[in-house]
Parts: sequence; C-alpha cells; structure tokens
Amino acid sequence: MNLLRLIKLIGPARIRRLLLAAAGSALSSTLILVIVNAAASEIAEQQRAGVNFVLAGAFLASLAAYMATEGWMVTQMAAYLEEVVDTVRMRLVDQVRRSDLLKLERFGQARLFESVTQAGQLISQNSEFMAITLRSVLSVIAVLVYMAVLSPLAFFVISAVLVGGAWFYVRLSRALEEQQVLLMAEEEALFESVSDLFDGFKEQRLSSARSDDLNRIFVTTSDRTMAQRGRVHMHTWQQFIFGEMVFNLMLGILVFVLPHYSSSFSQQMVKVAAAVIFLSTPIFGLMQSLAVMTAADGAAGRMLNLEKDLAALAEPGQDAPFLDLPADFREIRLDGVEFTFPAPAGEPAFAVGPFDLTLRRGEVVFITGGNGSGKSTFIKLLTGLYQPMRGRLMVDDLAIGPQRLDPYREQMATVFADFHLFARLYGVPALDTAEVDELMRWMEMQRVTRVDGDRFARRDLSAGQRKRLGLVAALLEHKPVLILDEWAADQDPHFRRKFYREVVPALKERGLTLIAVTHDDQYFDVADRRLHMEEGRLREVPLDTAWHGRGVPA
Ligand SMILES: Nc1ncnc2c1ncn2[C@@H]1O[C@H](COP(=O)(O)OP(=O)(O)OP(=O)(O)O)[C@@H](O)[C@H]1O
Repeated sequence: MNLLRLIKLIGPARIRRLLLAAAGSALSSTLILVIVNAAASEIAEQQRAGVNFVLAGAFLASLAAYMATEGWMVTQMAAYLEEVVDTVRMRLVDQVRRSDLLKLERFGQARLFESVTQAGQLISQNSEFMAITLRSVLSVIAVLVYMAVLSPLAFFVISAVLVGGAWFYVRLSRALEEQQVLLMAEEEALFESVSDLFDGFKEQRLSSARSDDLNRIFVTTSDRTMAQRGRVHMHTWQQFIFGEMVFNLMLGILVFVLPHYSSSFSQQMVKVAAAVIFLSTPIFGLMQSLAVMTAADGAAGRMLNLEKDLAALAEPGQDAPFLDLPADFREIRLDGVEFTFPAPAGEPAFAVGPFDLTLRRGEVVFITGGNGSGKSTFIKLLTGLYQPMRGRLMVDDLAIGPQRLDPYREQMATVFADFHLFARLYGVPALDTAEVDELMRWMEMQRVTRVDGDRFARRDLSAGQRKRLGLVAALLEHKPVLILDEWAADQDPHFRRKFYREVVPALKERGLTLIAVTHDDQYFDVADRRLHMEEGRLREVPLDTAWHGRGVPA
C-alpha cells in the first residue's frame, strides 16, 4: 500500500508513539464496553440497589483516556503526515528545478502539477481517516478478544463472518474502484470541453455553428458523466448496504443459531450482542475511511512514483562541485555543436548544427531565419539549456562540461519568445530603486505599473508591455550576456524603433553582449553581425543583405 510507504517516512519513533496512542484509544473504548456490560449484568441480576461508584469511576476514567488518546493520535497523525507530504513535495520541486529542459519538456506538466498540488492536498485532507483506520483495526481486535473471553464459540463464528464479509467487501471495493476510474475519464473529457468553452470563448461567440458543436459535445459528455456517476453511486451504496447486512446477520446468528449449539451461551448472549453492536463504530469507521483512503492511497502512489520518475530527468553531473568561469571571458565558442530532437520511430527528427561559431564579448548579434528553422533551438543550446549531442561549448579555452554548466548559465539574462513574467523579481537580492525607476522610465512603463517591494504591482498587461517588464527584470540581473528571442515582435512601431535605435546601442555601450532573434530587417544595421538560420544551419551574412522573412537571404 502506498500510504504505508508514505507513513514509513514518518520515522520509527513517531510510528511507535502513534501505535501506542491508537492501542490506548482502542483499549479504553473497549473498557467502556466491558464496564457497561458488567454494570448492566449487576443490575439485571439485582446484585446491587444503588450506583456502583467503582464501575462509574472506571467508566469516567476510560472515557477520559479514550478522549485524550484519540485526540492526540488524530492531531499527531495529521501533523506528521503534513510534514511528510511537505518533505516529499519539496523534494519533487527540487528535482524539477534541477531537471534537464528537454527531458522535462517531453515529460509534460500535467502529472507534475497534479502531484505537487492536488495529490498532497488529498493526502493531508484525509489524514484523520488514516488515524481512524489504525484505531478501528485495534478496536476490532480488542473487542474480539473480549468476545473470546465471554464465549469462544461466538468469537469463532463472529470472526468467520467478519473475515468472509471483509473478503467480499474488498471485492466490491475493487468493482467500485473500476467504476471510479471510468468516472475520472468521463470527468476529464467534461473538463476538456468546459475549458474549450472558456479558452475559446471569443471564437465560439463569433460562430454559432462552432458554439452549437461545442455545446453538442458538452451535452453528450455531460450525459455520459451523469450516467457513470450513477453507476458509482450504485456501487457505493451496494457496498454500504452489504456492510449493514453483515452486521444484522451477525446479530441474527447470535440470537437464532448459537443458542442451539451451546447451552452456556444463553447466559452471555446479551453481553456478546452488546459487543457486536459496539463493533459497529470501528467497523463502519473502517468502511468509511477505506473508501476515502483508496483515493489518498492513489495520491500517495502518484507522489512517490513521481519521485522515481523525476530522478531520470536529472541533468547529469549536478552533484559534482562547480568549476568557476573567468569573469572577464572574451568569447563563447560553439565547436561542431549538433543536436537532434528525439522523434518517434518512422517520424523525421529535426536536427540543428553542426554549429562552428565564435561570439565575441560586447558584440551585438542578430539571428534571423524562417519559422521552424531552428532559431529557438539554437538559443537553448547556446544558453546551455539543451545539451549538445556532438561538439562542445567553450568559454575562451574552457570546455563547458557538467561542472561549468551552471556558472556558464549564470552569465546570461534572457527574455525568451515564450518567457514567463515571474510574480517576484527572483534572484535580484538588493534592488536599487533608482535603477528600477530609470529602467521603468526607459521602457515607458512608469505610468502603467511600478515595482512594489520586489514585485511588479500589475502583471495583467498586454503582450508588449509584459515583454518590456521582462527586459527590465533581465537588465536588473546585470549579466554580461543578454539573449532576446523575438523581443521586439510584440512592440508598437514607436517602441520598436526606440528599442533598435536607442536601447540596443546603449546596451552595447554598457559592454553587454546582445544576441537577439529578430525579423526586423529595417534595423539590421544596428547589429555588429547577422547570422541566418535555415533548416537548422547557421551562416554569417552581410548586414546589408535584404531578407523578407522567407528562404535564403538574397
Ligand atoms: N521539444 C521539441 N520536440 C521535438 N521537436 C521540436 C521541439 N521543439 C521544437 N521542435 C522542432 O524543431 C524545429 C525548430 O523549432 P524552433 O522553435 O527552434 O524554430 P524557430 O526557428 O525558433 O521558429 P519560430 O520562428 O517559429 O519561433 C521545429 O520544426 C519544431 O517542430
């Protein structure tokens, strides 16, 4: 069971304490039954006229012990599990942080997201049920021991009915699980059509045919989900009713069958019947918590298995100590760098390179090329985010192996084509407010938003404005190399001009090495060099070569 794997992480000492508390709770609740039975038989046999204060005192003491141990166990179990879930979640996030980009891209986000957010939540929310399960199992054992003392015959018969009932109950649970899996698939399809509606709201509003089609799919999916949910309800109730039936069956056996097989049983019948009724609390508790825990068990499995799968995404050589790079390096060189995307069998794979190229410090280099020619792939190789399959990256005379990869990446600030505007200015420890204000004014963003502490006050901005904030954040990093992927594509003509005629020259003036992917041929003269990409190959072209966005420059 996955939950047991998770609980093991709590540690042996804490597990021992939890088991002790659960045993205390189960024992004290069984003592309540024993005391009530003893007091009841005293009254039935008219041995005492008044209250038996010893039994009443023992009753109150057991009640207090039960409340104390149960309360402690449930809260501690919740706290320990919260800690364990938190630890696993932190380990997952840490593994993601240090993953290889290409492997992570292929792995996809959905599983990561679910495990880091929802799965952990599901386990935390159900922690009290795990405590209830533990206590219930021990309570059932304690009551059965008490029953064995009262009547060995009743003990064997009731135990046999319980074992048979549990076996059949587990089979019903499996059937229920299968139905729940089918329900999840239906709900996913329903979710997809709802998100289609929200994400494509504008498009469906503009076309009644599209809107009707979308609605038709939604109605069909919704009907199927409703029918499947009905089947899940039916199985849930079958299971519940079966549980009740087993209970009533046990009472029936006690009253109608056992007296015929043992003459002495009749004297103990009332006490045994009370014990069976008393069993209902832990057994129904178990039934209820097992139903909930199936989902929590699945969530624990997903979290723990993800850890193993993420280990395969790790970038090699991350554990070795880093080797520094000289702060005053003169050039970055690509020596025969080649890279091919993995492709399914029979499918053509996209390959880039070999790249043999030197980028000198302080240069402004523009990279041009058609859609899909490999510019972004080249940028990922240049930034060390993709690893060359052949050839190597060099900084001056130093090869960038695994131990220099992180220090190498540290040299670069980027605004990718699909860049993410972070909620905070992460990685900029001491913000110079004068510099921030100056950059915001330079990007003409001072009237749109401001930097509040270490975050932009607003992020609900247009694509061009977000890119400007991305550039502010990149410049605040003070890295020697700035890489921009189609940064100016979202800018209006005024700011595009300002970017090429004012910002780029000023950045060059500051000594920054600027590598920019661009299609803006009227500003090519701003660059020191221009490299053109075609079908994964780069070649240097003169700056005055015209290019109109298609094919080889003329
Ligand atoms: N993660 C990936 N897995 C497989 N193939 C990929 C992946 N990313 C890109 N490709 C393929 O690599 C090729 C080049 O993509 P790339 O994004 O480098 O082009 P680009 O020149 O930047 O294009 P654009 O100007 O449209 O942004 C494309 O044919 C694309 O299908």
